[in-house]
Amino acid sequence: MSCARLVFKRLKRLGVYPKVATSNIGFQLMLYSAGGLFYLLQQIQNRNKPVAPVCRSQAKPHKRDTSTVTFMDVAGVDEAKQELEEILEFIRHPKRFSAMGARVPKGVLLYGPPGTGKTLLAKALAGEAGVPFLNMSGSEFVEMFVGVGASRVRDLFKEARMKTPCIVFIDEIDAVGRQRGTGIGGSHDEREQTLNQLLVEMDGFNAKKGIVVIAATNRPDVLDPALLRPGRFDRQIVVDRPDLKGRLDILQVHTRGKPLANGLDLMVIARRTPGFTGADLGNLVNEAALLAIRRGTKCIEMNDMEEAVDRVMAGPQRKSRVMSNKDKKLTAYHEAGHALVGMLLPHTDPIHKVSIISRGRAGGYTLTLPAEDHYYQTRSELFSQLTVLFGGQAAEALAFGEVSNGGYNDLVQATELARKMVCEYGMSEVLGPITYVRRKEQVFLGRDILENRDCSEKIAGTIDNEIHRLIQDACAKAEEIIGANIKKLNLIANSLLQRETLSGEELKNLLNIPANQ
Ligand SMILES: Nc1ncnc2c1ncn2[C@@H]1O[C@H](COP(=O)(O)OP(=O)(O)OP(=O)(O)O)[C@@H](O)[C@H]1O
Ligand SMILES: [Zn+2]
Repeated sequence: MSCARLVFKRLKRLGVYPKVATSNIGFQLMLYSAGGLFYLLQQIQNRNKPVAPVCRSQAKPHKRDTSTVTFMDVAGVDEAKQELEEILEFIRHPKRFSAMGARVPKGVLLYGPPGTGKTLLAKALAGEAGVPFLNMSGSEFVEMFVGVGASRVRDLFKEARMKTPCIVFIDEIDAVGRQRGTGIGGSHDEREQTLNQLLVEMDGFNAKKGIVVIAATNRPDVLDPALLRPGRFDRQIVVDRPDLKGRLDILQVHTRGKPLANGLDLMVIARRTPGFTGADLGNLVNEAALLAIRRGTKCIEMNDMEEAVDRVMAGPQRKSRVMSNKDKKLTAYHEAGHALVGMLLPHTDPIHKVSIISRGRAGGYTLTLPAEDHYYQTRSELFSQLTVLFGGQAAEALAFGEVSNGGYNDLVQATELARKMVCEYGMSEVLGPITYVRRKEQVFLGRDILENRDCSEKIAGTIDNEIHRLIQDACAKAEEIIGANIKKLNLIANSLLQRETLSGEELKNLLNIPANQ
């Protein structure tokens, strides 16, 4: 048997689709990295990529299928499932509803972060009901030429009317459904015409005939209020990141039918993955299966899962990346700085791992993991998080007398966090409990931040001062901790140079901190 076929057979046995996980740093957990230079290079590369010529076809077929997905394939979003079950009931027994004179929603809006299973839920509804699933993305409606989007909407609903009962799914509805009059997302007239056509279609059909329109978005805040009026998308369902039990359920769904080693405890993995979405967890299981294949074993072991968690969080290890001794030393001190500040400061999440092996875009990384899921963070916790972000540069400054550009990513994260604390969470004593949120549509256009707050110039100046002050305080705190603990910093950095990666436990042993602290 050829090598490729052998690998394929193994892939099939482990239920794997060969796809590399992309790193996702949008988790609740923090990833402190020395990856600034890498990041910059990648940005520049992306910018220089040639833009594909725009080609446009008048008639675009709708993607349609009869879904084989069922509610069994969706986990961790129980409330959303319950809400959709009522709609399923309606599709199955419309007469029961009309006998009661009950009005059933024509449109359902699913909203929540990317990858939480919105598309999957819509497909599962169609699968359960055994009705056709007509699927189109809002971005496909938005065209440069006036009238094209509107005619696509017409075609979609025409097809739906011919196929009743059916489910029409419009993904990324914000692409077409942004508030009118903002002139964002495609040409102004075109998008408004498309949106108007959608409103006309929604008003035009009779829900009793059995067309249910489901739309999904990550940005419900930008939608035109007309879309949310009764008789349109009047049922709104949040599809959020799963909690601990939800993550366990999703892991069970994705490991179904895959060979798992005896000692593999999915609960441990669920505990280690707060902030992961369903898509991240699916990715994680797939990565673990790929790692098992690479090791040549017959089943997925705990180690594969553990490594897969790190991969999904921070990208694959790049052991082959050659680092000069100077860079290695710099990375070791930088990461040791994050780790040390994280260990010694109160109100921080426990350090899970610190490493100078580059992963994804990061030169090295320090991972923290909350002991349990938390949804709210206090000012002290956020300030500690800010301080840990400056631990890297503070250590560089102390060890080498100056900082490098390796802390770029930390600074981006820190600036954004400080801005949120001041402008969104009301955590500045000078400004008080008030929000100065940027107007989203202008941020979308990438204009300068200062122009975009709904506030006077004087307040804008105070906002800047407050952000600056927070950052300086956090920076000073990080420097103070590092300065007072030089021996410990050297100890961690040297240990990293020797062993490359240290677990939270090993760090505690190194610093003689009891395990339960
Ligand atoms: N709740 C979940 N249960 C099981 N698998 C999930 C769940 N959420 C996501 N997944 C996995 O992730 C994949 C992608 O999810 P899906 O496309 O439904 O997310 P989405 O919320 O629609 O994201 P986007 O907003 O980016 O379109 C699914 O095909 C599935 O494999
Ligand atoms: Zn860093």
